[in-house]
Amino acid sequence: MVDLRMDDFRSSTNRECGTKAFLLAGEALGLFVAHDRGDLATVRHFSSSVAGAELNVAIGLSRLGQRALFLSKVGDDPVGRKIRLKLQSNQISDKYLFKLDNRRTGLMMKSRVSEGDPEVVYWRHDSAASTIAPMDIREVDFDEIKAIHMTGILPALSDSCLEAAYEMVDIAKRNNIFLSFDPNVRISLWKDERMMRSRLNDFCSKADLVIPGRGEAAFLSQKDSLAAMGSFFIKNGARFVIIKDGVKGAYLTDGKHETYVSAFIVESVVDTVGAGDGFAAGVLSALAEGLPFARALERGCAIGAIQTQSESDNDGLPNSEELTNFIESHLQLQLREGNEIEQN
Ligand SMILES: Nc1ncnc2c1ncn2[C@@H]1O[C@H](COP(=O)(O)OP(=O)(O)OP(=O)(O)O)[C@@H](O)[C@H]1O
Ligand SMILES: O=C(O)C(=O)C[C@H](O)[C@H](O)CO
Repeated sequence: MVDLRMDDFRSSTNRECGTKAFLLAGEALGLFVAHDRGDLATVRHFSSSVAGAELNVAIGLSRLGQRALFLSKVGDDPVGRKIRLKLQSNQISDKYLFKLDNRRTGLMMKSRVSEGDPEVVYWRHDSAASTIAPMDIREVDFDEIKAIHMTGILPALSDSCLEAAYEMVDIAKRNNIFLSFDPNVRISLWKDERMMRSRLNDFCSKADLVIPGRGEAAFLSQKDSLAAMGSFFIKNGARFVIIKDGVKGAYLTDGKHETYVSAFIVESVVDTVGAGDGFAAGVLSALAEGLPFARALERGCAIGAIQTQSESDNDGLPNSEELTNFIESHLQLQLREGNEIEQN
């Protein structure tokens, strides 16, 4: 396995970078998860929590000991308060969580399914977070930022959010801040599919690290093998590409080397949503600790697998001890299975 390292992503052993933070900007939503399977229209009971790709990654990073800053806007309503409490209970500063009097916080509902991805429905048009604009990004003290993780959801929310996303990219480039990008394709949030593909590919081309899911990579590149998808993003300008391959694992390339890390085996999958965000938190925290890419992918796969066992989009995200326990117990499970196969 190729032992790639990201030399310029300064490790947390470097005193200055150790105290710096990851920045995540995007929309946090109230989440209602169905208790019962079936059509959302007929479900009577839901549990309420909060969701949002960038929030999920921020929580994942913070639980693993990284400093994370989350920038967003919420309404003056219970869901906005719930999001603020969520940040506080996860040791994430709320200094960039701006409260608006004239907008509501967005909401989403998620169905419960026996297999495959659940149905997700949003109430977020004209939400508080849809008014995020470049001037909000300029509120951030970028001297305290070591890396920015962006997703393709923020640029989809509104014209001002699109501009805010480009503002973050420009600031990252000007200040030599590491930028990772998960395209998080959400067709329902865009006006037009062709425009969505071209915008998302533009963001991918500007990132140091692109982290699409396999289906997303195929859609954006119009290629069908992992190698061809990877080289598409590298040729477009990304430096590293990690393609999340669901139940199988994840693939990495820098255009010269490639490697594949297998997924962990889990007995039951409750809900796949959020696995990709958990994966990103795992990879990014490992890189920030100065670990090689192979270890970073392993950590990403472990957290992705853990996340599939939780109905919430972020409640299952592990702290370091839970992560270590999972990796140890599940590696043993794989070894035991391997041994049994050898003995047969
Ligand atoms: N059923 C599963 N069993 C074990 N590990 C899984 C499973 N599903 C996902 N994972 C792990 O989580 C990682 C991310 O999952 P996936 O490939 O579904 O990402 P994604 O498409 O970005 O997901 P989403 O956008 O729904 O959060 C995978 O690379 C894998 O390591
Ligand atoms: O789908 C979205 O817009 C969200 O941000 C909600 C979920 O938490 C997210 O998709 C998980 O990746």
